[in-house]
Amino acid sequence: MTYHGAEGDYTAVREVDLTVAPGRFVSVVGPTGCGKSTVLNAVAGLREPSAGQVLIGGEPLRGLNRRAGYMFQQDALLPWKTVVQNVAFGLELSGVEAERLARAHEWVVRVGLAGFENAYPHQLSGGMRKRTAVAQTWIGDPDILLMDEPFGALDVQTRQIMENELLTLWTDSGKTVLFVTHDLEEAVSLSDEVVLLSAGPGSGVVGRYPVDLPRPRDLLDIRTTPRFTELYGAIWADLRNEVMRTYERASHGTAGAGAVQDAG
Ligand SMILES: Nc1ncnc2c1ncn2[C@@H]1O[C@H](COP(=O)(O)OP(=O)(O)OP(=O)(O)O)[C@@H](O)[C@H]1O
Repeated sequence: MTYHGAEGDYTAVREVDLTVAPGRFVSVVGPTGCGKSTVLNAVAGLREPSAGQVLIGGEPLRGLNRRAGYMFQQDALLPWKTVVQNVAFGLELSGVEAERLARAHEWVVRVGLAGFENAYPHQLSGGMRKRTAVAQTWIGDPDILLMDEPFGALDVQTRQIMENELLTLWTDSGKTVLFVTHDLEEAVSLSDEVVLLSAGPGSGVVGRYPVDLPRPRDLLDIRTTPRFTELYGAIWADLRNEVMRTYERASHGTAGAGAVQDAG
């Protein structure tokens, strides 16, 4: 994926050969700026790859990925709409208004916001806004969930609660999740597999790590288990190398042709 800018072209990711089986929860980690969001945007159809292609269910993706729901770090709640109206907005704008609101109401209850249906986003805590955003994404029943640091802005406790609730929703849903995070702990605790991208530019997949922690998982406890520590340590050893390479390139200003060659 190459970006064209005033100061020249920049190839963010080059060798991303990644297949995700339906129903899997896969996290993508890597050093800052390596291209995690770029990959997610390509799968969402928000950006077309400069080379190669995205296949969804074996079919080449053209335009927006209609089978996917997208959740960003910054939620996209409309400030002038109430909780229930924001959730209903997650449904295609077709359909009878009363039916859309009834379904939205069910989702508001399901994400633990009963009683706040008529509140506006500015009246909600960060966690409550996130619950609204989760309902807004899930109400459309997408097969694929693309999540880009969805809980990054939350405090640690709220984040763990939201992660637990995400897993509860996802369990038995059959939905495929592609989850981008800076946080390796979050990646290991949630996922079936962690995918590591190399330092950019021209980054690619340098490691795939199956996570064999039993499910259902209680995320409030899982981080203290020996197997978690073992998996985390193994992935961190490789991630650390990529983080160091990113720092070295930044400090020596060598993020150029040599770096692309390395990634090849
Ligand atoms: N629209 C754009 N135009 C030019 N360069 C871009 C554009 N979007 C991203 N980039 C560059 O591409 C690289 C990858 O960006 P991307 O946001 O995908 O990385 P990331 O791994 O998600 O970053 P972070 O971990 O910091 O969130 C970065 O060097 C970024 O500066």
